[in-house]
Amino acid sequence: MLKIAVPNKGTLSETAADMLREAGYAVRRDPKELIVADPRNDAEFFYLRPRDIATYVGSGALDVGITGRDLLLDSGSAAQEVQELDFGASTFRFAGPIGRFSSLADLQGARVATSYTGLVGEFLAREGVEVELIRLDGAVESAVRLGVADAVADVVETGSTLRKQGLEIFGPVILESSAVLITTDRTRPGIDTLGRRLQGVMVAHQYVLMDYDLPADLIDAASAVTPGLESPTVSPLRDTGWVAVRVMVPRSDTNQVMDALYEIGARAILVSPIHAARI
Ligand SMILES: Nc1ncnc2c1ncn2[C@@H]1O[C@H](COP(=O)(O)OP(=O)(O)OP(=O)(O)O)[C@@H](O)[C@H]1O
Ligand SMILES: O=P(O)(O)OC[C@H]1O[C@H](OP(=O)(O)OP(=O)(O)O)[C@H](O)[C@@H]1O
Ligand SMILES: [Mg+2]
Repeated sequence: MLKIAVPNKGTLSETAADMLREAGYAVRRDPKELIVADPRNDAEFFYLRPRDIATYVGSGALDVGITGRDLLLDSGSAAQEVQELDFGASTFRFAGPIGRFSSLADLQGARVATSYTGLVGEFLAREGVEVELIRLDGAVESAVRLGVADAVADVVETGSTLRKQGLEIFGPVILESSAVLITTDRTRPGIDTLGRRLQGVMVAHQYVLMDYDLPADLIDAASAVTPGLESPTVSPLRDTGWVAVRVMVPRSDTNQVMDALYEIGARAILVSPIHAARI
């Protein structure tokens, strides 16, 4: 039985549950449910605070979990990344009042507010900069205005929270984060399957299936535009001067690829979604 930790709240929770549902696992219907049994998949899901997930997985109490890379590193847990998941992307940065700091060295001796003291403390120790870390639970951008800190270190997605508080980022990127699958033992039965299923969900989101008809002598030009993951499937048509091509195309390129194929001479270009994939 694989015991899996899933974020119960916060930015990562909804997408994590959606991915698991699409990957064929049981998910909770009631947000108050904390444990969901999934006997069909020989799995059990534990809904936990994202910040605590690395601790549970690192201790060996749970086999595998979904959390943020920044939360994993902040926790100091023994758990490690199995694979990156394509959501929850953010950057971890320093920020201060506009014009006040320009480089990391300017932070020497300053008070820095953050919810991620483990992550930030380790980064600064590596860089040889000494600061006073002020640990806050959230809304750390307010700490400067309220005089509790001189600078902050926090998750930045769009940057709009910082800007509204009159802050600007400075210094190096502390971390590029995203949601990740973590474990202490990748050999545990079921982890490979979970990883492959989640990978399949990501592929189904990132790609579409494209079918088109093409004069047979244009296949090299068309293959250069749609190389596919391995190689396009080319099938004969009744009219021997033409072939049918089926290929996976990155979803974000769909219209540019259709335009380019049409220019080359492809016709009947059809696009379909991928519901599930095992690559
Ligand atoms: N805009 C964002 N704000 C906060 N966290 C984000 C954002 N985008 C991605 N994340 C990631 O989500 C994780 C933080 O989730 P967590 O649930 O702890 O905080 P939260 O979403 O801010 O919720 P809370 O209301 O409890 O503060 C981190 O891995 C972080 O990098
Ligand atoms: O760059 P942005 O797009 O503005 O997003 C980043 C902000 O969003 C999160 O705050 P959240 O709303 O989760 O509040 P919190 O600080 O209390 O966690 C995060 O802590 C940053 O403050
Ligand atoms: Mg938050």
